[in-house]
Amino acid sequence: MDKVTEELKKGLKLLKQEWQEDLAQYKKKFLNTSLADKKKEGITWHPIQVKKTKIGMGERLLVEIEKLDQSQNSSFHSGKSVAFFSTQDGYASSENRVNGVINQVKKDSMIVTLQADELPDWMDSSRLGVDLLFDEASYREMEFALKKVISPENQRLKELREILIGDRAAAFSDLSRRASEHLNFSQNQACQKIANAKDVAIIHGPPGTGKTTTLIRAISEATDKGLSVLVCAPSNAAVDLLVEKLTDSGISTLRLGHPARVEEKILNQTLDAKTANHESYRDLKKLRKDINQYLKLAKQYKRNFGPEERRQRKLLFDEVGRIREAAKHLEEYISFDIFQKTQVFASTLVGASSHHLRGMTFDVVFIDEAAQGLEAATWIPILKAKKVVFAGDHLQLPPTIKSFEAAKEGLAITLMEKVIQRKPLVAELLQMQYRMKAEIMGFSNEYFYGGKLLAAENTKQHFFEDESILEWIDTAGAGYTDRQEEESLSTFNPEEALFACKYLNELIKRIGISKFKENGWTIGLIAPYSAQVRHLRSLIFESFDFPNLKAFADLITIDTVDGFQGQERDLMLISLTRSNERGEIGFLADERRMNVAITRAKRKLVLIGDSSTLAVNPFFDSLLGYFEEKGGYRSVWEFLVN
Ligand SMILES: Nc1ncnc2c1ncn2[C@@H]1O[C@H](COP(=O)(O)OP(=O)(O)OP(=O)(O)O)[C@@H](O)[C@H]1O
Repeated sequence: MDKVTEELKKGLKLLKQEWQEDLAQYKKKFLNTSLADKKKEGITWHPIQVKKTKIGMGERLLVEIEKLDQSQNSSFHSGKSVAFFSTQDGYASSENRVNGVINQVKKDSMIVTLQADELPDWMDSSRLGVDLLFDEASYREMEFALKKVISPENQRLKELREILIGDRAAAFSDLSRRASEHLNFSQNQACQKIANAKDVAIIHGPPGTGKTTTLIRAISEATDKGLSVLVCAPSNAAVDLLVEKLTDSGISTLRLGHPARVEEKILNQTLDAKTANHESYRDLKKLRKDINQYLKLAKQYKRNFGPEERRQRKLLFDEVGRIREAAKHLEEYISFDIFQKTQVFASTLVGASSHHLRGMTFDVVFIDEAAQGLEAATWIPILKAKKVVFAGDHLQLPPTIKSFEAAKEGLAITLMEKVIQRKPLVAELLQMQYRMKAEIMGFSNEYFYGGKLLAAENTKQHFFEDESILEWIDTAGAGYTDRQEEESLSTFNPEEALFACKYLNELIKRIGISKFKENGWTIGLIAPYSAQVRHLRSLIFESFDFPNLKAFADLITIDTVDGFQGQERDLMLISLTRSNERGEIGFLADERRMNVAITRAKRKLVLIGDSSTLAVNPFFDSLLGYFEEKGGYRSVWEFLVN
């Protein structure tokens, strides 16, 4: 077996391991679990009641349901698949289940697109509930794609797999392109590389370097040349962001995917919406109406059944069949027409397996946030590619993996990371950074990016008057101790959380509450652990101890590092949480996660953490050294004494 096939087969094995682990974790939560426990886990809402139903885009049935027990937890998110059930006597069988996809979740209600034409009768029952489902289909598509790459049937795929992960060199032409005045030097270099690449190119975009701006420009240059383009990203949110920017740039984009998974703002770019706006849609609607009318007539013959009625009924059914055929052709024509007018197709990585794209190939497939997609998922759009362009940063968060073993064996290494390491010349690093004041960027620049980044001119204005840019407030010796939340096993540190809130409260007062409001300056509070996030949220939003902060609720975001990827805030505080005598720092040791955390701030970055626990780790030791060198080191004792 050749080396590439061997590597791909190992990838397939790891994917199956991950699939099993994911399913096992799901089953552990679900099967043999009482309704009460499922409610506690937040994977079932019960009881619920149907508040409203309506017909949405693409004539799909939407139901809005309400949670009656409002104290319940919730792990429901938009885009997830769910199943409704009833616990009422006589309805509790498995036949009485209907699936759907969540459009929107609010605190006590959600809107679901139902996979049914009408609301089943049993959904009127009083003891209705809704379960979260396991997403098996994505794994199947990933498995299918990997198998295709292992035994490629088409010549181009055979070549691409050897170029991307094998020994074959990537080819480039040497035509020169006119530089865009809207792009900086390295952004133009990246677009030049993409234009010249015959097989693959990579935009390596560190935080705040205009990766999206460059990508949109490269896509627009490709469509100007008349090339067919598919744009993908691992998550629905990332695809939606791109579609929004492409549409703003005047590029006609078709967003493929279930409308329930698409943001409200870009629903107009979906096939359903474009079909509904098509000039022939009225005819299609008329045909559908006729079908319903004939069906209704045919059903009237149910009771009295003589030969004449039978003949009449058959005629009606024949007519329905004929109209259905006509409607199908018209629908196909509408889709064909929409596809003809589309310059760019957009979907998630897994969504690229959509039947709408069956048999299609694309001159260029662009994959954004490629450093966050599992390798198997990334191959799905590449099956349709003549050339592939990755954009992302493999030095920020990798994809989330459930199986510890599979991650250790290499499942977390993305295809983009493999290519950038094996074929460094296909990548172009964006070097000009527009977000952070130079001091904030400094550590990450040296540690992760070989000192190649530059802070753009605009960042010179990124500061708060009379405030230092960097602060590490060392909690060593203060007796703060991290502990584990019993239910979630996540870590929190209540004393540190309390200190962080007090400190932030004072800081905002010092800079000037009115200035924050006037300038719309934003504030972020990061904690690496969800338990610490919950703790901080409850201190700020639910207690009355910090009225200044509470009054700022719409300017303050409190979240984990993962929740902040891709975002920025003017002022950023990080509660590092870990403080123990064992020097245990858990997943804080993941440097790429920390890279994301320390590169979100524009004007000021404050770290709150225990040096005696953290600096045992070489990364934190260097980071602390950097803060000291910049005059940003302070001890918590300075604040406790006052
Ligand atoms: N050539 C440029 N000249 C001036 N400003 C630019 C340039 N390129 C990007 N920017 C600005 O930098 C900011 C970040 O740009 P963009 O959203 O494209 O970055 P990104 O790299 O995708 O961000 P992220 O860190 O989220 O990945 C935006 O405010 C954008 O206007």
